[in-house]
Amino acid sequence: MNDFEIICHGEEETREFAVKLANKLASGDVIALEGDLGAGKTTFTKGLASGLGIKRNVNSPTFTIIKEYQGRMPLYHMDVYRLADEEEDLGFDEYFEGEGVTVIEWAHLIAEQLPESLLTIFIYRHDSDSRKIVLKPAGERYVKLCKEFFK
Ligand SMILES: Nc1ncnc2c1ncn2[C@@H]1O[C@H](COP(=O)(O)OP(=O)(O)OP(=O)(O)O)[C@@H](O)[C@H]1O
Repeated sequence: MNDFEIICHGEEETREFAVKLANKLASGDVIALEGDLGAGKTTFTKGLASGLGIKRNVNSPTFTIIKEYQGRMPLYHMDVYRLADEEEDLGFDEYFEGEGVTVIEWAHLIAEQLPESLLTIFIYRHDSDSRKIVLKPAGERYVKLCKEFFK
């Protein structure tokens, strides 16, 4: 009931949707990004980065775990898919509580380290060129953001 969804036809629509969402984001926002391999998580993050005024090319941080970009505010792009057990505490709190927007791909893998209030975005393959994007807000800030964004 609290979910919001949209179908994006083609990579460009997904990017444009993310650009528009980025315009609503504020420093301190945390986005958990979920979806299978090739669903479009990186594509979506590229759109967010562009909407945050980041000019650099954004690639998947699979091997580095965290990449930082500077736009109208910092973007911390994390991919925790390959996070080894012994590396599990990388001090994520500092990112979640600091300035900038944090996007975490495969966020459920560090579920116990995530803040209570965050926006989870699921990307599902609808068919070869379209994706269903489901936004699941947790906390007042994100419920309000989604309601305003989808009205
Ligand atoms: N509507 C769409 N939205 C996003 N990507 C799409 C769409 N239609 C087709 N695609 C294609 O799906 C692929 C998505 O790849 P992307 O690297 O963004 O996925 P990912 O979820 O980050 O994968 P991985 O977990 O392997 O890094 C791209 O090749 C893109 O062109």
